[in-house]
Amino acid sequence: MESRACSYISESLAYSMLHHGVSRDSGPLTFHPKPPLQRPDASATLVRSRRSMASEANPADAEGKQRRLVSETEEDLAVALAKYTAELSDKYARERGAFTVVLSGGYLIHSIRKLVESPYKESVDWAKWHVFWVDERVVKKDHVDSNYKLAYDGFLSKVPIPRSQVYSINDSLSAEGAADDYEACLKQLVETGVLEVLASTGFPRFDLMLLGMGPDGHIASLFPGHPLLKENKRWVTYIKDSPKPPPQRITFTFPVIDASAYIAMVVAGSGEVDAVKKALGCKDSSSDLLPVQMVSLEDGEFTWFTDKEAVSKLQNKEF
Ligand SMILES: O=C1O[C@H](COP(=O)(O)O)[C@@H](O)[C@H](O)[C@H]1O
Repeated sequence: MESRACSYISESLAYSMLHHGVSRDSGPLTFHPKPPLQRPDASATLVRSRRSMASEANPADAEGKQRRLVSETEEDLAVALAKYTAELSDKYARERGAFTVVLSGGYLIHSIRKLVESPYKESVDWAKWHVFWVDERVVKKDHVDSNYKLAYDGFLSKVPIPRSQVYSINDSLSAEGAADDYEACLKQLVETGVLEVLASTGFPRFDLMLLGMGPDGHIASLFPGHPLLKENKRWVTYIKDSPKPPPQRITFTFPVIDASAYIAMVVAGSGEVDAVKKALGCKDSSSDLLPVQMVSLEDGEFTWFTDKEAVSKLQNKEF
Protein backbone atom coordinates (compact mmCIF):
# COMPACT_ATOMS: atom_id res chain seq x y z
CA MET A 1 0.00 0.00 0.00
CA GLU A 2 1.61 3.21 -1.06
CA SER A 3 0.52 6.81 -1.04
CA ARG A 4 2.02 10.15 -0.33
CA ALA A 5 2.21 10.71 3.41
CA CYS A 6 1.26 14.33 3.79
CA SER A 7 4.64 15.73 4.70
CA TYR A 8 5.85 17.60 1.65
CA ILE A 9 4.92 18.38 -1.92
CA SER A 10 7.57 17.57 -4.47
CA GLU A 11 8.66 19.82 -7.26
CA SER A 12 7.66 17.14 -9.71
CA LEU A 13 4.08 17.33 -8.48
CA ALA A 14 4.13 21.12 -8.79
CA TYR A 15 5.48 20.71 -12.30
CA SER A 16 2.90 18.11 -13.11
CA MET A 17 0.10 20.44 -11.99
CA LEU A 18 1.50 23.18 -14.22
CA HIS A 19 1.65 20.73 -17.04
CA HIS A 20 -1.98 19.88 -16.46
CA GLY A 21 -2.94 23.51 -16.74
CA VAL A 22 -3.56 24.39 -13.11
CA SER A 23 -2.85 28.02 -12.31
CA ARG A 24 -0.02 28.76 -9.90
CA ASP A 25 -0.60 32.48 -9.74
CA SER A 26 0.42 33.82 -6.37
CA GLY A 27 -2.33 34.24 -3.80
CA PRO A 28 -5.44 32.20 -3.31
CA LEU A 29 -7.33 31.02 -6.33
CA THR A 30 -10.89 32.14 -6.62
CA PHE A 31 -13.77 29.90 -7.46
CA HIS A 32 -15.54 30.10 -10.79
CA PRO A 33 -19.31 29.74 -10.87
CA LYS A 34 -20.50 26.22 -11.54
CA PRO A 35 -22.52 25.37 -14.62
CA PRO A 36 -25.52 23.21 -13.72
CA LEU A 37 -24.80 19.52 -13.41
CA GLN A 38 -26.81 17.01 -15.32
CA ARG A 39 -29.13 15.38 -12.80
CA PRO A 40 -28.26 11.85 -11.74
CA ASP A 41 -30.12 8.60 -12.29
CA ALA A 42 -33.64 8.80 -13.64
CA SER A 43 -34.71 5.79 -11.56
CA ALA A 44 -34.44 7.88 -8.43
CA THR A 45 -36.66 10.57 -7.03
CA LEU A 46 -34.99 13.93 -6.69
CA VAL A 47 -36.70 16.31 -4.33
CA ARG A 48 -35.61 19.89 -3.78
CA SER A 49 -36.13 20.72 -0.14
CA ARG A 50 -38.66 23.27 0.95
CA ARG A 51 -36.59 26.11 2.31
CA SER A 52 -39.02 27.21 4.96
CA MET A 53 -39.19 23.70 6.35
CA ALA A 54 -35.56 22.77 6.47
CA SER A 55 -33.60 25.98 6.75
CA GLU A 56 -34.25 26.17 10.47
CA ALA A 57 -33.08 22.66 11.10
CA ASN A 58 -30.40 22.52 8.47
CA PRO A 59 -28.42 25.62 7.55
CA ALA A 60 -27.12 23.88 4.40
CA ASP A 61 -30.64 24.23 3.16
CA ALA A 62 -31.05 27.89 3.97
CA GLU A 63 -30.52 29.09 0.43
CA GLY A 64 -32.21 26.19 -1.27
CA LYS A 65 -28.90 24.48 -1.98
CA GLN A 66 -29.84 21.10 -0.57
CA ARG A 67 -31.12 18.33 -2.80
CA ARG A 68 -32.42 14.90 -1.90
CA LEU A 69 -32.02 11.90 -4.09
CA VAL A 70 -33.98 8.91 -2.84
CA SER A 71 -33.13 5.74 -4.74
CA GLU A 72 -35.36 2.71 -4.72
CA THR A 73 -32.55 0.43 -3.57
CA GLU A 74 -29.00 0.69 -2.30
CA GLU A 75 -27.84 -0.70 -5.66
CA ASP A 76 -29.60 2.18 -7.46
CA LEU A 77 -28.01 4.61 -5.03
CA ALA A 78 -24.54 3.28 -5.88
CA VAL A 79 -25.27 3.66 -9.61
CA ALA A 80 -26.51 7.25 -9.15
CA LEU A 81 -23.52 8.17 -6.99
CA ALA A 82 -21.03 6.84 -9.54
CA LYS A 83 -22.70 8.82 -12.34
CA TYR A 84 -22.76 12.00 -10.28
CA THR A 85 -19.10 11.63 -9.29
CA ALA A 86 -17.98 10.83 -12.84
CA GLU A 87 -19.80 13.92 -14.18
CA LEU A 88 -18.07 16.14 -11.65
CA SER A 89 -14.75 14.49 -12.44
CA ASP A 90 -15.22 15.32 -16.15
CA LYS A 91 -16.21 18.88 -15.40
CA TYR A 92 -13.22 19.67 -13.17
CA ALA A 93 -10.72 17.73 -15.28
CA ARG A 94 -11.82 19.79 -18.29
CA GLU A 95 -12.05 23.13 -16.50
CA ARG A 96 -8.83 23.13 -14.54
CA GLY A 97 -7.01 19.88 -15.03
CA ALA A 98 -7.51 18.56 -11.51
CA PHE A 99 -10.33 17.06 -9.46
CA THR A 100 -10.01 17.22 -5.68
CA VAL A 101 -12.05 14.54 -3.96
CA VAL A 102 -12.48 14.01 -0.24
CA LEU A 103 -13.47 10.59 1.11
CA SER A 104 -14.86 9.57 4.45
CA GLY A 105 -14.45 6.13 5.92
CA GLY A 106 -17.27 3.78 6.83
CA TYR A 107 -19.98 2.56 4.50
CA LEU A 108 -19.23 5.29 1.95
CA ILE A 109 -16.42 3.23 0.46
CA HIS A 110 -18.87 0.45 -0.34
CA SER A 111 -21.24 3.01 -1.88
CA ILE A 112 -18.64 4.15 -4.46
CA ARG A 113 -18.04 0.60 -5.73
CA LYS A 114 -19.61 1.29 -9.15
CA LEU A 115 -16.85 3.76 -9.97
CA VAL A 116 -14.38 0.91 -10.30
CA GLU A 117 -16.59 -0.86 -12.84
CA SER A 118 -17.36 -0.17 -16.50
CA PRO A 119 -17.98 2.33 -17.94
CA TYR A 120 -16.35 4.55 -15.30
CA LYS A 121 -13.23 2.51 -14.73
CA GLU A 122 -12.24 3.20 -18.35
CA SER A 123 -13.86 6.60 -18.95
CA VAL A 124 -12.93 8.60 -15.84
CA ASP A 125 -9.70 10.59 -16.14
CA TRP A 126 -8.15 9.14 -13.01
CA ALA A 127 -4.86 10.95 -13.59
CA LYS A 128 -6.61 14.19 -12.66
CA TRP A 129 -7.83 12.93 -9.29
CA HIS A 130 -6.38 14.15 -6.00
CA VAL A 131 -7.72 12.18 -3.05
CA PHE A 132 -8.01 13.35 0.56
CA TRP A 133 -9.69 12.16 3.75
CA VAL A 134 -12.25 14.16 5.69
CA ASP A 135 -11.10 12.26 8.75
CA GLU A 136 -8.62 9.59 9.61
CA ARG A 137 -7.97 7.40 12.59
CA VAL A 138 -4.50 7.77 14.15
CA VAL A 139 -3.38 4.22 13.46
CA LYS A 140 -0.93 2.65 11.06
CA LYS A 141 -2.08 2.61 7.46
CA ASP A 142 -2.27 -1.17 7.41
CA HIS A 143 -4.41 -1.27 10.56
CA VAL A 144 -7.94 -2.58 10.24
CA ASP A 145 -9.30 0.74 11.61
CA SER A 146 -7.49 2.87 9.03
CA ASN A 147 -9.78 4.82 6.70
CA TYR A 148 -6.92 4.84 4.19
CA LYS A 149 -6.76 1.03 4.24
CA LEU A 150 -10.51 0.80 3.79
CA ALA A 151 -10.37 3.12 0.79
CA TYR A 152 -7.29 1.45 -0.64
CA ASP A 153 -8.74 -2.05 -0.44
CA GLY A 154 -12.17 -1.09 -1.75
CA PHE A 155 -11.39 1.67 -4.23
CA LEU A 156 -7.89 3.09 -4.68
CA SER A 157 -6.21 -0.22 -5.49
CA LYS A 158 -8.64 -0.67 -8.39
CA VAL A 159 -8.19 2.61 -10.27
CA PRO A 160 -5.06 4.27 -11.71
CA ILE A 161 -4.91 7.40 -9.57
CA PRO A 162 -1.24 8.46 -9.33
CA ARG A 163 0.07 7.49 -5.91
CA SER A 164 1.57 10.95 -5.46
CA GLN A 165 -1.98 12.36 -5.62
CA VAL A 166 -3.32 10.29 -2.75
CA TYR A 167 -2.84 12.34 0.42
CA SER A 168 -2.91 10.02 3.38
CA ILE A 169 -2.10 10.77 6.99
CA ASN A 170 1.51 10.55 8.18
CA ASP A 171 1.02 7.56 10.45
CA SER A 172 4.31 7.97 12.30
CA LEU A 173 3.07 11.10 14.09
CA SER A 174 0.93 11.79 17.15
CA ALA A 175 -2.65 12.99 16.65
CA GLU A 176 -1.56 16.63 17.11
CA GLY A 177 1.40 16.17 14.79
CA ALA A 178 -0.63 14.38 12.14
CA ALA A 179 -3.30 17.14 12.13
CA ASP A 180 -0.61 19.84 11.81
CA ASP A 181 1.11 17.86 9.09
CA TYR A 182 -2.10 17.34 7.10
CA GLU A 183 -3.00 21.02 7.39
CA ALA A 184 0.51 22.00 6.22
CA CYS A 185 0.09 19.61 3.30
CA LEU A 186 -3.19 21.29 2.28
CA LYS A 187 -1.56 24.72 2.51
CA GLN A 188 1.24 23.58 0.26
CA LEU A 189 -1.28 22.26 -2.24
CA VAL A 190 -2.91 25.69 -2.28
CA GLU A 191 0.50 27.16 -3.10
CA THR A 192 1.02 24.74 -5.97
CA GLY A 193 -2.48 25.35 -7.34
CA VAL A 194 -3.86 21.87 -6.78
CA LEU A 195 -6.31 23.20 -4.20
CA GLU A 196 -8.41 26.31 -4.47
CA VAL A 197 -9.33 28.60 -1.63
CA LEU A 198 -12.76 30.08 -1.15
CA ALA A 199 -12.08 33.81 -1.39
CA SER A 200 -14.85 34.76 1.06
CA THR A 201 -13.55 32.62 3.94
CA GLY A 202 -9.95 31.72 3.15
CA PHE A 203 -10.63 28.01 3.70
CA PRO A 204 -9.69 25.38 1.11
CA ARG A 205 -12.39 24.53 -1.37
CA PHE A 206 -12.56 20.88 -2.39
CA ASP A 207 -14.44 20.00 -5.56
CA LEU A 208 -16.33 17.09 -4.07
CA MET A 209 -16.71 15.60 -0.62
CA LEU A 210 -18.14 12.07 -0.53
CA LEU A 211 -19.33 11.71 3.03
CA GLY A 212 -21.09 9.18 5.20
CA MET A 213 -22.94 9.78 8.45
CA GLY A 214 -22.98 7.74 11.65
CA PRO A 215 -26.16 6.70 13.49
CA ASP A 216 -25.59 9.60 15.92
CA GLY A 217 -25.52 12.11 13.05
CA HIS A 218 -21.75 12.59 13.13
CA ILE A 219 -19.86 13.37 9.99
CA ALA A 220 -16.08 13.25 9.62
CA SER A 221 -14.91 12.95 13.26
CA LEU A 222 -17.23 15.75 14.38
CA PHE A 223 -19.42 14.19 17.04
CA PRO A 224 -22.60 15.52 18.69
CA GLY A 225 -21.91 17.89 21.56
CA HIS A 226 -18.12 17.80 21.13
CA PRO A 227 -16.19 21.08 21.47
CA LEU A 228 -14.57 20.44 18.05
CA LEU A 229 -17.89 21.39 16.47
CA LYS A 230 -16.99 24.99 17.29
CA GLU A 231 -13.48 24.97 15.81
CA ASN A 232 -13.42 27.80 13.32
CA LYS A 233 -9.77 28.58 12.69
CA ARG A 234 -7.99 25.32 11.99
CA TRP A 235 -8.32 23.49 8.67
CA VAL A 236 -7.48 20.14 10.22
CA THR A 237 -7.70 19.33 13.90
CA TYR A 238 -7.45 16.30 16.15
CA ILE A 239 -9.59 14.49 18.68
CA LYS A 240 -8.33 12.17 21.41
CA ASP A 241 -11.65 11.26 23.00
CA SER A 242 -13.74 10.13 20.06
CA PRO A 243 -16.90 8.47 21.39
CA LYS A 244 -16.55 5.98 18.53
CA PRO A 245 -13.36 3.93 18.64
CA PRO A 246 -10.55 4.37 17.94
CA PRO A 247 -10.36 7.47 20.19
CA GLN A 248 -7.54 9.30 18.38
CA ARG A 249 -8.34 10.83 15.02
CA ILE A 250 -7.75 13.83 12.83
CA THR A 251 -10.60 15.60 11.09
CA PHE A 252 -11.42 18.46 8.75
CA THR A 253 -13.22 21.27 10.54
CA PHE A 254 -16.63 22.68 9.65
CA PRO A 255 -15.26 25.76 7.82
CA VAL A 256 -13.42 23.42 5.44
CA ILE A 257 -16.49 21.25 4.91
CA ASP A 258 -18.59 24.40 4.42
CA ALA A 259 -16.25 25.69 1.71
CA SER A 260 -16.86 22.64 -0.52
CA ALA A 261 -18.19 23.05 -4.03
CA TYR A 262 -20.20 19.82 -3.84
CA ILE A 263 -21.05 17.47 -0.99
CA ALA A 264 -22.67 14.08 -1.47
CA MET A 265 -24.06 12.88 1.87
CA VAL A 266 -24.54 9.17 1.42
CA VAL A 267 -26.81 7.15 3.72
CA ALA A 268 -28.25 3.72 3.00
CA GLY A 269 -30.04 1.04 4.97
CA SER A 270 -31.69 1.06 8.36
CA GLY A 271 -28.78 1.99 10.65
CA GLU A 272 -29.19 5.75 10.41
CA VAL A 273 -32.97 6.08 10.08
CA ASP A 274 -33.35 8.09 13.28
CA ALA A 275 -30.60 10.53 12.38
CA VAL A 276 -32.06 10.89 8.87
CA LYS A 277 -35.48 11.52 10.38
CA LYS A 278 -34.07 14.22 12.64
CA ALA A 279 -31.96 15.76 9.89
CA LEU A 280 -34.62 15.79 7.18
CA GLY A 281 -37.91 15.66 9.03
CA CYS A 282 -39.89 18.87 9.22
CA LYS A 283 -40.79 18.94 12.92
CA ASP A 284 -37.33 19.76 14.19
CA SER A 285 -36.23 22.72 16.23
CA SER A 286 -33.06 24.62 15.57
CA SER A 287 -31.60 23.72 18.98
CA ASP A 288 -29.46 20.67 19.57
CA LEU A 289 -28.53 20.10 15.94
CA LEU A 290 -26.82 16.95 14.79
CA PRO A 291 -23.39 17.56 13.23
CA VAL A 292 -24.82 16.69 9.80
CA GLN A 293 -27.36 19.49 10.25
CA MET A 294 -24.62 21.97 11.05
CA VAL A 295 -23.13 21.92 7.56
CA SER A 296 -23.64 25.38 6.13
CA LEU A 297 -22.26 25.59 2.62
CA GLU A 298 -20.85 28.96 1.66
CA ASP A 299 -21.32 28.54 -2.07
CA GLY A 300 -21.88 24.91 -2.86
CA GLU A 301 -24.40 22.20 -3.48
CA PHE A 302 -25.32 19.59 -0.88
CA THR A 303 -27.03 16.42 -2.09
CA TRP A 304 -28.42 13.65 0.09
CA PHE A 305 -28.02 10.27 -1.60
CA THR A 306 -30.26 7.86 0.25
CA ASP A 307 -32.12 4.68 -0.43
CA LYS A 308 -35.78 4.22 0.54
CA GLU A 309 -34.88 2.31 3.68
CA ALA A 310 -32.80 5.18 5.05
CA VAL A 311 -35.74 7.60 4.75
CA SER A 312 -38.36 5.09 5.90
CA LYS A 313 -39.16 7.06 9.05
CA LEU A 314 -39.95 10.22 7.11
CA GLN A 315 -43.61 10.94 6.47
CA ASN A 316 -44.73 11.64 2.91
CA LYS A 317 -45.31 15.27 3.77
CA GLU A 318 -41.69 15.58 4.84
CA PHE A 319 -40.38 15.12 1.32
O1 LIG B 1 -15.85 6.76 12.23
C1 LIG B 1 -16.30 7.12 11.18
O2 LIG B 1 -17.65 7.06 10.97
C2 LIG B 1 -18.32 7.76 9.94
C3 LIG B 1 -19.59 7.00 9.62
O3 LIG B 1 -19.26 5.66 9.33
P1 LIG B 1 -20.36 4.54 8.97
O4 LIG B 1 -19.60 3.23 9.15
O5 LIG B 1 -21.49 4.71 9.94
O6 LIG B 1 -20.76 4.76 7.55
C4 LIG B 1 -17.41 7.96 8.73
O7 LIG B 1 -18.06 8.81 7.82
C5 LIG B 1 -16.08 8.50 9.18
O8 LIG B 1 -15.24 8.79 8.09
C6 LIG B 1 -15.42 7.48 10.06
O9 LIG B 1 -14.13 7.84 10.50
